[in-house]
Amino acid sequence: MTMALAGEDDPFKDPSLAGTQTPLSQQDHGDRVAGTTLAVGRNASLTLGTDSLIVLDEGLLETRSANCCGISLTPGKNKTTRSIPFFNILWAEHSEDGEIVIHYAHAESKHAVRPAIISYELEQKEREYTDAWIASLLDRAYGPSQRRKRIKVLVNPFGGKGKAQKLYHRRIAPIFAAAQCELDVERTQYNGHAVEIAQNINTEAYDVIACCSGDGVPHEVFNGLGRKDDAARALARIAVAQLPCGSGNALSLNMNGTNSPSLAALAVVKGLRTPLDLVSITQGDKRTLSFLSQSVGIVAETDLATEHLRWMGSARFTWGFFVRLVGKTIYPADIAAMVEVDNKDAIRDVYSAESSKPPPSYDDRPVPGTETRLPNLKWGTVNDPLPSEWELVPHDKLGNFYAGNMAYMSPDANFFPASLPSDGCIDLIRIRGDIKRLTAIGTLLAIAEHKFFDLDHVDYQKISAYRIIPKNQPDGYISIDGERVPFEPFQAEVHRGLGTVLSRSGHMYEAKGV
Ligand SMILES: Nc1ncnc2c1ncn2[C@@H]1O[C@H](COP(=O)(O)OP(=O)(O)OP(=O)(O)O)[C@@H](O)[C@H]1O
Repeated sequence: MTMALAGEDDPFKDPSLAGTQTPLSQQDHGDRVAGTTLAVGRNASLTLGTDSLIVLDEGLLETRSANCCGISLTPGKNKTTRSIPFFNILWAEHSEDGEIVIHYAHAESKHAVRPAIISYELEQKEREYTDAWIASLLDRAYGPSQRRKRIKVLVNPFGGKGKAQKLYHRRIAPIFAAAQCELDVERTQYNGHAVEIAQNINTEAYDVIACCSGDGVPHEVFNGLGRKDDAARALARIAVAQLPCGSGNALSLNMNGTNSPSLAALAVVKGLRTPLDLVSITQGDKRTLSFLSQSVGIVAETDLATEHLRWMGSARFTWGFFVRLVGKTIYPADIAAMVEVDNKDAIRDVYSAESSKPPPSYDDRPVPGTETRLPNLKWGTVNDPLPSEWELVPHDKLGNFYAGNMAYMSPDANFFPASLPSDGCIDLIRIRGDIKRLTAIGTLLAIAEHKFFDLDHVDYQKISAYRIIPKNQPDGYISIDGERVPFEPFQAEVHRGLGTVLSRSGHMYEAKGV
């Protein structure tokens, strides 16, 4: 019943197809004719719509089956059609015994998907068109995203209060398998294990390292890749992804736009390679890489010194922040920075210029050679004299020093709405510690209401390097990507697009911008 469905009154007619019914196979696959619609069986068809696969099946009405050909329909609903967004299509194949089998991620709820299958027996005359039609479906389903990614999966068995293993097997692995990804799964055995795994990985053998963990394991993976003899190549070739299974899941929130393991798995399957700025931190004689944030003062202390409040769940951070804000705690330091964009209007312009670009269709960075280690430090280390271009400015009443490379720091905290994955900058927030209590409380509320960026007392700049020297405090907290480091001066330098992640857009974070 080829094309018999596109009648005037047909609810299933896709207006976007009007007048554009050029057989896809003629456009894309030589001279074999297969339209956007594939007839499957006597009373069913599959059509490539604007952004979804449209399934029309008269049989659905008759049977009202809860699981007819893999399609779940609510009994009693008079529907013979349904659409499956191309984004949810995981795979499609033409089996040897003449069936078309389509694997997709079925939305169980707003927060979870699970793999499901539609399969139909093909009529003899449709068989020859099917391969071209499947190729068109997969083109739409994947766009420029790589298919059948080769994924090294790292599972932190202690991540997310010990749930990561179960989440991987129940929610993540089935999606990867249905999408025909090549998987190599390993459990991390001890703290620092992911550094070693990444350091020893064969750069050419994997496309992705996906961490079923919080943000600690991705931090280790970036650092392990950074230690390789071909560090720059490995960081450019292997994308680091997170399947959110920890207590802090910022990487997934920013790149996948979700805290849900199964939705994140789908986002990774469909993710576009995206260059990510990485930040070299030098402290003492150590050089490490940071992908997420550095904080000195209130945020570091709230994050690291409130372990005893874990029972509070996510309220712990808000409470810890509130107590210090109201207490007008100050964290004095001297700071020198290479400022790239120094005011909020100009920052908005930078952000809009990037967000208005079309999504890139490929990763256009040159791939570094096999002997390319980490880039040299343009500004030296924290142990070198302060670069002559920099000026050390005393911040005697500093309350919050927070440098962010991504937007979301936690699900309800889009602290750095203007941040961009590869603008060569880290966004820096500074707030005085002696602001009025009422203003302080307003600041906290403003984060949730997306008004934080605009507050006058929130100093927000884009910088490419800095040095911070805490002073007048015997001890305190410094956090790099959520991990505590010694309370000593450190220096940071951004390397534009040194790392790689997978994102939905290819160039932006999944957070509301400015
Ligand atoms: N088998 C293991 N035993 C002990 N520590 C481990 C193991 N595997 C990984 N780790 C460590 O666990 C730390 C936390 O990892 P994760 O990335 O899951 O972040 P998190 O969100 O901070 O964790 P959590 O959910 O446990 O609070 C990392 O520093 C990592 O080195």
